[in-house]
Amino acid sequence: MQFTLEDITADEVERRMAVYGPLADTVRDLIDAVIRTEVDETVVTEANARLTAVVESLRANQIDGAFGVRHTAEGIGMPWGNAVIGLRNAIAPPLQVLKHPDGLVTADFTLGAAYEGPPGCVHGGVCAMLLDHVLGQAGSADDVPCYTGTLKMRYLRPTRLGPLHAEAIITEREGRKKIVRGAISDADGETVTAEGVFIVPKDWAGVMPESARIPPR
Ligand SMILES: CCCCCCCCCCCCCC(=O)SCCNC(=O)CCNC(=O)[C@H](O)C(C)(C)COP(=O)(O)OP(=O)(O)OC[C@H]1O[C@@H](n2cnc3c(N)ncnc32)[C@H](O)[C@@H]1OP(=O)(O)O
Repeated sequence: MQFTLEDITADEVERRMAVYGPLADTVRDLIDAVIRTEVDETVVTEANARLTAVVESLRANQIDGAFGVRHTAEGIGMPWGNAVIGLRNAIAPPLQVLKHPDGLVTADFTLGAAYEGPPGCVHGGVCAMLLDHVLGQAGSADDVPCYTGTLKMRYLRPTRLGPLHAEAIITEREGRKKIVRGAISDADGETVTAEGVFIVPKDWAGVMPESARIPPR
């Protein structure tokens, strides 16, 4: 498990974000449209044929395997395949995680039909995935990366699909372990809380080079 240096300028990062971000946004919109469409089935069949051609055009030149977590020499993170924040990943909402000076990390986001579990509500596994990430980024907010060791969730009440907020902060440290707590909230307050033990890998300096120690935006 290694972070990858991609030696490009900040301007080139911005340029690529402007190309791939809108593509993923359109695919995200497509996912929602596929779930909710009520058009005639012939239109559905035609749409599938057109989309199959689009997929084929994109597959004409591909990397092997997953995107990886790339960073520039200046420390700009490009975790663009990430399931929660990935710019190029249409499955990711994507969360824009903000890091505050006191170590708190926060994200405001909206979950639609693609994240449903119980009727009209967010799937419990999606809540766990988002909190795993937000707690993980809070755990790494001191620029010392850590992996989820144990994650405990408490589902207080159903989380309705719609606008939501998540936040997390390190509350305790013990050797390589960091205890991180956080929650997802809607307009009426917390719906899910989480507590995790996040562990700094023994060889973390080898896993993550100095130049990569700026968390992705
Ligand atoms: C380009 C820039 C990008 C930047 C991105 C940054 C943001 C990214 C954020 C994304 C975030 C997304 C998050 C993700 O998706 S992270 C992905 C999901 N997590 C994993 O895949 C982790 C897999 N597990 C491991 O790699 C190892 O087991 C780890 C590293 C966790 C520990 O293996 P290690 O060999 O190091 O452990 P040790 O035996 O020396 O024990 C050390 C201490 O830890 C205690 N312990 C051990 N295991 C557990 C456990 N499971 N629960 C609680 N405690 C545990 C143990 O008792 C001991 O404590 P003590 O006895 O000393 O008190």
